[in-house]
Amino acid sequence: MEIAIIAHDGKKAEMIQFLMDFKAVLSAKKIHLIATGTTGKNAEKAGFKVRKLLSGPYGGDAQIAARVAEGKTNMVFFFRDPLDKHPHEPDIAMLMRLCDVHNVPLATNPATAELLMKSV
Ligand SMILES: O=C(CO)COP(=O)(O)O
Repeated sequence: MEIAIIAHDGKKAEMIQFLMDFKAVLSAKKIHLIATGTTGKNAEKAGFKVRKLLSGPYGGDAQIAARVAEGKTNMVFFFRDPLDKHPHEPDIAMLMRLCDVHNVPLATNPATAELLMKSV
């Protein structure tokens, strides 16, 4: 199963904490992580194996959106920062839209991500 992880700068620490909390589940269930560039770098530093795509503002969200549309990514954890502005807002909206188009589970905060992980 492929899960995409993406976190805006103000939410990266929460993403790493979330991954730590579910480390055992991630390895037991053979989950392949993919990530936008900087989120992926942070996850690697914390000891997780992750395939890094481009950084979000440079097309990383769009790359993940394409994988969702192609049926390659099965779940998306996208910890968005609702208190910040993002130059690539159209890409963010596209990713969320394609999750809905293809009925792919999308968690935009740790509380929802936790519920999804418990169902994996
Ligand atoms: O901008 C992002 C999501 O919209 C995240 O990108 P990075 O992981 O490269 O910071």
